[in-house]
Amino acid sequence: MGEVDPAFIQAPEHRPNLHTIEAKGIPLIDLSSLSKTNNDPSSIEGLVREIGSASKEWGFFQVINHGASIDLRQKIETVAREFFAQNLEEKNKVRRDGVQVLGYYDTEHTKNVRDWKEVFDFGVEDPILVPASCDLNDKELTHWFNQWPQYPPQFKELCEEYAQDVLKLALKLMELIALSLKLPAKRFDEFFKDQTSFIRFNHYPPCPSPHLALGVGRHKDAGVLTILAQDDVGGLEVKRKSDGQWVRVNPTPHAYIINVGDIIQVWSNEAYESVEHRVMVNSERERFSIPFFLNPAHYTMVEPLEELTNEQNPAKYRPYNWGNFFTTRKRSNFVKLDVENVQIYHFRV
Ligand SMILES: O=C(O)CCC(=O)C(=O)O
Ligand SMILES: [Fe+2]
Repeated sequence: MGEVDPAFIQAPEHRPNLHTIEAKGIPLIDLSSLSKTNNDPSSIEGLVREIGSASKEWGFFQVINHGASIDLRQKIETVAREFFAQNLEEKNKVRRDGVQVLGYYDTEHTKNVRDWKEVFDFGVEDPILVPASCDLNDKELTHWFNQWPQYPPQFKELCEEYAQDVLKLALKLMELIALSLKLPAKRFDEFFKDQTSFIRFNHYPPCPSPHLALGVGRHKDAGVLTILAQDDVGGLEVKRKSDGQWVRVNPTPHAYIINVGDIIQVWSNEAYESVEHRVMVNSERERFSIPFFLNPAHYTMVEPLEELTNEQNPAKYRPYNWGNFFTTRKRSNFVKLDVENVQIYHFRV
């Protein structure tokens, strides 16, 4: 990527402010009590309260002493760098297209503006099972297979090991979120049996015009929960719920950044909200990040949980099919849309 092509340029109101304030307020939650207590519910009460208020007030928090392997994370960051450092011809050998949806890609758009980044996606399950078309009446299913590069060696094995390690953390966090909503700890487990979760390696090269373009334009994550590893460069910004200001999430060594996705917003009937975020780039340093997107099975009908609704608090959303929502979103990466992409508020009562 050289000079900034017009496709990357954000509308003036969405351009980044290069002097954004740092978000001191984003809660930093220490999960070490989880490993000490053998999950005795009474001893994790404080933690559950912290997770609940962070999800409610911010929709974003960071976790430390999370139990996921630091060593594995360093290894995965190294192979991601090595993969992206190859020439385009090599990377294109695992390029994704309308049929092979997973793999390498460098022309992603968010809200129809091109993102200043390149990505590599792989499924936690291989293959991922999804509807074959965006037509709700079409019951045919299709498989999305992972595409693995030859180089660097061990890439596939490390990716698979990392996926299982972070999946454990994701499910643990879902237990804490369930408890914070006064639900049984395992309430959400059933949704992940045939999960459509995937992991993305993001590479944001230095950008000659960081005041005009974004690494990822403002968006909300459509799935359940995102577990993000960012390097030490920084650039992630979150729209603070209390005042709508963009604030920076500064890197904390070895921490994971967690954010509530649209599906938790719906399941919790808006007790928790999915928050808008975006990524700034800079002219000097490249940046790498690795989000794990926890997603349910394609056949999941997403709707407010029965236990969390009643006559005083009726369901705020009509049920929608996750597989259909997900494939419609993925398809829009290939077809530049003139209309707005599918959003959860389309199902708002
Ligand atoms: O790179 C980041 O810090 C966040 C990326 C992100 O929001 C996404 O890929 O959905
Ligand atoms: Fe995101």
